[in-house]
Amino acid sequence: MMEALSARGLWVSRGGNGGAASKAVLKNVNLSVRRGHLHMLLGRNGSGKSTFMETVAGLLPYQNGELEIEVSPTRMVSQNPDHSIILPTVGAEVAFGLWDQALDPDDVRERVRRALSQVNLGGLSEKAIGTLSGGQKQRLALAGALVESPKLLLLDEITSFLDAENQFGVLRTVKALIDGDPTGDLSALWVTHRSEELQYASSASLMENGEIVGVAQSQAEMDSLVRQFEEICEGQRRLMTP
Ligand SMILES: Nc1ncnc2c1ncn2[C@@H]1O[C@H](COP(=O)(O)OP(=O)(O)OP(=O)(O)O)[C@@H](O)[C@H]1O
Repeated sequence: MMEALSARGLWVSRGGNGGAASKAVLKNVNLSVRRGHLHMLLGRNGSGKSTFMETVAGLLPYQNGELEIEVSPTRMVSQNPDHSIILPTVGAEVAFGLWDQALDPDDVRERVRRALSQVNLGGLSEKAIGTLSGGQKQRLALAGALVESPKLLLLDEITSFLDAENQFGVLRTVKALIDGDPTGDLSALWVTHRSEELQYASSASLMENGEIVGVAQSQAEMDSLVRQFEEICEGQRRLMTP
């Protein structure tokens, strides 16, 4: 199987506990992430990107269609690292992901060291989390996922709260992780509303109003997907302007 993740004809409703007030938020979504790809899911706020991510992560049920995740483990990193970080120091936070694996302490230390160096936080194991910058915290959250040797990373707008320098720093780190993975099997689904990030994507999908309205299978097709997105945003701005 070439795919890490494949959704076909996926329908997801939210709200109203499935009753009369629930509404279809994802409508017939087809989306595949190939192994070894950094696949970006681009869309405006409210288009349904997070709903798709939560469904893939198994946090939301789907009502129709098929969802196959062909690799494991899968690890998710969310927008705000402050929501997931719980321990006082960098090293302890990363090691937390391994607590249930009955590893010996040297092994844990080595894995934590490796995960931190993969995100350019090497040597900061003893640092207090309160002293980290926003960009460092998001890298730490990424290390917390990487320490578990995931095959699929689910990254939900992880650059939202970062300035441009850190935004591209984190993005380049993820790209380098995928390109440098010795098995060639590490993949990521990267959710974003920032079209400038697509220059780093291997492939991308455009979501609008809960539907996939465009796909780019390579960088060569990325410009026209970005233009399509900009036209959607422009159309929306015209609608909102009296
Ligand atoms: N808990 C919920 N209950 C009911 N409806 C919801 C819930 N969460 C989201 N929705 C609705 O689902 C739709 C898609 O939201 P979703 O958060 O998936 O979009 P998004 O593209 O990720 O947007 P954002 O970038 O703002 O997070 C929106 O219309 C939203 O109002």
